[in-house]
Amino acid sequence: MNELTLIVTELEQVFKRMNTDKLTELTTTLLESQRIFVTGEGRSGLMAKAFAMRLMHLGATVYVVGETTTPALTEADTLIALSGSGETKATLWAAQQAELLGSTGVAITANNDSSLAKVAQLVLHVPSATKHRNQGELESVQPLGSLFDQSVHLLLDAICLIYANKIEGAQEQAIHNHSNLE
Ligand SMILES: O=C([C@H](O)CO)[C@H](O)[C@H](O)COP(=O)(O)O
Repeated sequence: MNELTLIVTELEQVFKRMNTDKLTELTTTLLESQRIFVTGEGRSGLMAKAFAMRLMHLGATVYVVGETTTPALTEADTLIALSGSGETKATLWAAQQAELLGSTGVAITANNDSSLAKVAQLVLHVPSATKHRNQGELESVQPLGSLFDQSVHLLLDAICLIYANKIEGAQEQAIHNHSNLE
């Protein structure tokens, strides 16, 4: 098997083990939310930013935690926290703040028993390998949390597709909102 086939096979193993109803549930939460905030550290943060950009194209009001123009979180908002381990301090702290503020907290994590999963109202469990290679995690030939990052990226794209299918003229909207300064 070549490397590309290995990666695709690993991704299939993750998706086979997932509860895909959660994707629709999460999309409904996003559509009902006034504003969407995303957070995550390192590679998880990069996946969060990619998701934020796609949602912006689809017309959502979306912010990345920690960016200069990100306003205060309120109870009308949803915070999506991405963390393979579910224990990264900055991500967990933001999720705890969301709980205190009465916002809707969503965790996307490989660890259903993590502190992040416990604090969130909605958990999207991604049963992949993480950088820690904890007991019970799927095996992966890829280093660190690559399998988690890839899985999350595709899952979030599936959510964008469900989201797009629920709004009128999604493609036109996305073209309209796409940067014209590049
Ligand atoms: O950047 C990351 C990677 O493992 C290093 O290559 C992680 O995304 C970052 O460390 C955050 O970890 P998690 O919160 O457990 O996703």
